[in-house]
Amino acid sequence: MSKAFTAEEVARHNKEGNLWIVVDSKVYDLSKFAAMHPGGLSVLLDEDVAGKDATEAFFGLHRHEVLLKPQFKRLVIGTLEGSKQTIFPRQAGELSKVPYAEPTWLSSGYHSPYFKDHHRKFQIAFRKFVEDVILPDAQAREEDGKRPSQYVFDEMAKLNIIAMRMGPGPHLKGLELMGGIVKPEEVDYFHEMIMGQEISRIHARGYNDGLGGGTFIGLPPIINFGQPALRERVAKEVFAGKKFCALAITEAFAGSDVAGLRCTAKRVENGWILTGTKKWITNASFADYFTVGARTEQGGLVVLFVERGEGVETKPIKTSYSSAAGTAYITFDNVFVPYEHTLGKENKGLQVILSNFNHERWGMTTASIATQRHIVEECLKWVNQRKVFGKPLHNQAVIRNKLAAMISRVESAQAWLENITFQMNNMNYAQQADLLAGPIAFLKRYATSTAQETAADAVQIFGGRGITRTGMGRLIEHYHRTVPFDAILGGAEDVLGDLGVRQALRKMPKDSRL
Ligand code: HEM
Repeated sequence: MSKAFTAEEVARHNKEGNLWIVVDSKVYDLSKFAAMHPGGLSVLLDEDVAGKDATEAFFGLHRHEVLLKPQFKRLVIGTLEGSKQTIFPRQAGELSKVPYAEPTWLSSGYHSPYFKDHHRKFQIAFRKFVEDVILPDAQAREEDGKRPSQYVFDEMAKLNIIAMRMGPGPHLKGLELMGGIVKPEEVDYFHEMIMGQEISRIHARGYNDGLGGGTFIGLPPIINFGQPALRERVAKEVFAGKKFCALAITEAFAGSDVAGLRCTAKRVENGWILTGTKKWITNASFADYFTVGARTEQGGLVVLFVERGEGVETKPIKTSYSSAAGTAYITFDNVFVPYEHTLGKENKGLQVILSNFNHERWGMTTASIATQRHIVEECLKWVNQRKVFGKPLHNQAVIRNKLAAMISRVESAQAWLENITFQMNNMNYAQQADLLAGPIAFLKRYATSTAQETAADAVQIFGGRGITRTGMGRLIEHYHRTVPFDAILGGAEDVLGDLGVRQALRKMPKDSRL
């Protein structure tokens, strides 16, 4: 591998069956591989490629990751004498040096009032964990549609990451977090924001939801409204990565209209009989526990903790993202639920359901903004390396204009997110519910609508590659296909906008006049 070849020596290997090329100072022997090359043999036999330094041609057509695959690394037989490697991939855990690829608090030379040393240490350790442990499984499962592998949950549980993903709170007391990098009493919503933003770098939207999306929204009502014995048991099992939750509110009959639920809970001796259906329930395919909203005979709502068992059936739903998310249709057929599994009070279920929404929407928004930023990075890299009419793509003013809009959108969304997260850290639960429901609804609506604009712009910038599942534009294709999930789950954009404005109108001072 360390053998150095002169350019003349390389040039002699320029035919079918005897074919060398140079990419970024490394000499590749493609003699055998050429016939299997996905881009065909003829392109490799081109006189500007065969026996030549083909670095520019290579990076115009392939992602760097191609060279890092073991089967292609093996093709390297030495280096080109007098040349040096100039392209170094970002190592797992490292920050990107591409402008705007990181939020300002992670960008060299910039400052932030919000983040402390333990946030920074945590971010470094967490990104490395995501890229070493989660990313490889995410890419594989997003493709084959299987649920996230158990070993990933086991590794997360060892560092108490599953517990940390529920945010700050008494559930963290006494736990060693991320190998001791952060103390339970230090954990705040910025740590949770960091987790949401770092995990979204896996670019596997279905898998991301599979990796505890159901627990993130299904467990809080159990912890906050369940009886002590129930909540302790369930939290322990879930934090250990052994059991999984799903929040079962939405129905085919009622989406954002929670008051329209038709699933019924009938009081019987010692409990309830639950009957009805639920649709689009994340993680339901493999969940052990369901947090279910149902209508009582009095017409109110009740939330019940239901274990998978007799009368509970789940049927996968094929959505436009991966079935790694475990999205399913659920039928409850005369399921007996013990009375002590009631979460909160009878007929006060709406409060339990609504109590979850702000945190859920904020969590989704953190991830959505980070993925949007990653797309900006992809576009900046692409316009820089892609040549059209002999010049880099960024030579076109129309492309620079699209990038300006993309960068402005993601920067404004992140700044707003950090402000809201800071407010959450300084408000108790009741204050958050009172003062942040509107802003969080607006932020989510803004983040997901700008995400869709950025997805559309990115496809235009990448052209055909932006609608192709493999190769240079694979992240763009994935983003463009899955971006509507953020805009629908947790409340559709129009509903959220309406909610925010209504809240503002309720708070209008009676004496306000122009
Ligand atoms: C180390 C050398 C090379 C390796 C290991 C390699 C490998 C690959 C792989 C894995 C793909 C599939 C693309 C993907 O889905 O990512 C591909 C596609 C392709 N390759 Fe290469 N390649 C090499 C060099 C080259 C060179 C020097 C050219 C020169 C022009 C070339 C031209 C192409 C083309 C035209 C495609 C199809 C691209 C597309 O579908 O957009 N390859 N190559």
